[in-house]
Amino acid sequence: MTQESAAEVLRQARRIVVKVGSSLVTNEGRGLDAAAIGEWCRQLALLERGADGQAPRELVMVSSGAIAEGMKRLGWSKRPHEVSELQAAAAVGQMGLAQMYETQLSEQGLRSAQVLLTHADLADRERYLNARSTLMTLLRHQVLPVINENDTVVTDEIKVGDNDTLGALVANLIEADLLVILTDQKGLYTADPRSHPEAEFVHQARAGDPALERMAGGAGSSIGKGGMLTKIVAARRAAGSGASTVIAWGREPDALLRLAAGENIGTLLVAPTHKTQARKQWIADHLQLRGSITVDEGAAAKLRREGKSLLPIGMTQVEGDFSRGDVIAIRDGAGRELARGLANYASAEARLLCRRPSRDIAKLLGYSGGPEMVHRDNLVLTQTPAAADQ
Ligand SMILES: Nc1ncnc2c1ncn2[C@@H]1O[C@H](COP(=O)(O)OP(=O)(O)O)[C@@H](O)[C@H]1O
Ligand SMILES: N[C@@H](CCC(=O)OP(=O)(O)O)C(=O)O
Repeated sequence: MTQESAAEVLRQARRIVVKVGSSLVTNEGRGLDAAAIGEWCRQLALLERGADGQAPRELVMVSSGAIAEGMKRLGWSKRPHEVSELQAAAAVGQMGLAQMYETQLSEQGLRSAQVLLTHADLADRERYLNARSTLMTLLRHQVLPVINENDTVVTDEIKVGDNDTLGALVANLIEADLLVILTDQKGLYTADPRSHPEAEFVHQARAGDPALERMAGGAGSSIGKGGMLTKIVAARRAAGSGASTVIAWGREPDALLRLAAGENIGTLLVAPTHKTQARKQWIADHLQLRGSITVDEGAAAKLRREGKSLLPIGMTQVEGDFSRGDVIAIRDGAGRELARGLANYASAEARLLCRRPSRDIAKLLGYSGGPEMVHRDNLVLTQTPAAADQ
């Protein structure tokens, strides 16, 4: 990829997840770094308003530091091994973390919200959709979510474990364009620069390239959790939903503003597939379909030939039991699958909507989740043109 298109990846990112590590947030464990956090918040506010001369961005912060800050507040100099002690430290530190972000963001005129997630929230389909809709709603109301793992209620077996991974899962959840991982190094080197001063800097690579994992080592300090490896794996995971990742030094002046302006100040790991393409691939590969919708000839032709959304007016029958957000099949009158897509309405609602114009949706259901049963961005044709002509 050329320098120019790298700049495009950064500049065109509209929805951005910014992850900051414990060592940065807590000044290597010395306590919450108000100046550093204030600096990121100032930049986030400019980006959120589009005050940098570009379109406004939607921003989500994933911040580590609860355990490190809790330890500091409790006067513990050594990280405990006992899970309950770690959980207690996280509970103490999270108070300080939330308070700090709330203060700093409101000073910049930004509203913020604390969101604590667990692995189960992201693994269970229903909770996943709930978390997604909460975050999307916060973004719609221009509230900046500040996310951490809910360390006080999770044990090792059911943990996401590190916030690089959590950042990637959040990027997947909200279909972000870019994951920015701010850390205590300029980015990825060919080996850990703490032990290999001769290591060379990697400016850019393809997210998911296995060679990167061989370069990355564990955490360089006792404060950080994952080290570089979890960041590289996180970039691969984020690329699954089409998000590119950039790893950069959190104390670089104007780091977020410069990145958003297209300046690659760190290591850019570019997602090989675009996010719409990634979502369509995921839909096409889905093994478990919860139900299907049969459509009339007119709707089938619109989907097949014009790439349009499926509207309720063209639906003749609804089979199965599905929820909003499930992958369903779309069939023609002969029962042949012609497409797959994400249902915008649950099966019971879809039955009420069959053959009705979209303007009646609010009247029929008491609310409207949009005029389409399946939006074209969430729809992928699975029937070959030859099969369609048979
Ligand atoms: N190839 C590498 N390039 C850069 N840093 C590396 C590499 N391998 C290991 N590291 C280490 O990873 C550390 C960053 O990870 P970590 O301490 O977990 O930070 P954070 O708290 O920001 O997540 C660096 O300080 C560095 O010592
Ligand atoms: N949830 C933990 C963060 C764990 C973690 O991944 O830390 P880091 O490697 O510094 O991003 C906390 O707030 O202490």
